Amino acid sequence: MIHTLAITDLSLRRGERTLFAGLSFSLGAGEAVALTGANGAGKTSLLRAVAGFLRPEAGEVAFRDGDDQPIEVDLARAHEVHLLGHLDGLKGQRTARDELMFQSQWLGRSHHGIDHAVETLGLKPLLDLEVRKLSAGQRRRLAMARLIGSPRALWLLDEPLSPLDAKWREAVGTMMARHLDGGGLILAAVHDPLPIPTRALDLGAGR
Ligand SMILES: Nc1ncnc2c1ncn2[C@@H]1O[C@H](COP(=O)(O)OP(=O)(O)OP(=O)(O)O)[C@@H](O)[C@H]1O
Repeated sequence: MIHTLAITDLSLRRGERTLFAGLSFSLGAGEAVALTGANGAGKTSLLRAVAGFLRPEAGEVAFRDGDDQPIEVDLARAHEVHLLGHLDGLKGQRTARDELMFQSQWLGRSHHGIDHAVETLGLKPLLDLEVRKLSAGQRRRLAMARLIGSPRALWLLDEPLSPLDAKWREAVGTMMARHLDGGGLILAAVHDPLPIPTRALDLGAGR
């Protein structure tokens, strides 16, 4: 299981622009880092680079286990990392129930895991609705089902709370705290503080 995420001397470039260079930090089991910075500073890009969807211009993303041994990067990304983007990645024509079934097949999730996610995220009244008919907050809760239904150590979250109301912000805060208590790691791009203890990492001004 991933115990440490270590970023060393990372530089990311989009088009003609270097978003940041020489970025180093590490995140350990039970810790959350709140990634802040202006619009365009590179928060989403950093999450995508950690997940392996964006190739850095320089530097390294590495994962280590509890014995401080390296975990093969592709294996770690395939089995131990969840990236939850702000676009959610849900299919509009599916019902919420079909979306959960699809997630479960794709991620190898148990029925117990689905039931737990449905309960925790209050999805029961939404199950027969098509995803395109869900509100932004309801969609986000559905997208989050994979986090608890299919446990993975590292959660990469892009503005996870932004569409949620106060009740669900609190519930998701509790979900995050439980994940950290169980030795999980969270790297979250945010504009507002998270309702859990975090270390801050600021990417600065953007443009
Ligand atoms: N596919 C792309 N091709 C070229 N440039 C891109 C692409 N995606 C993003 N960018 C640029 O990279 C920069 C960083 O974008 P990114 O989405 O990482 O910022 P962010 O910090 O997450 O911003 P926000 O707070 O607005 O979500 C922006 O200037 C953006 O225009």
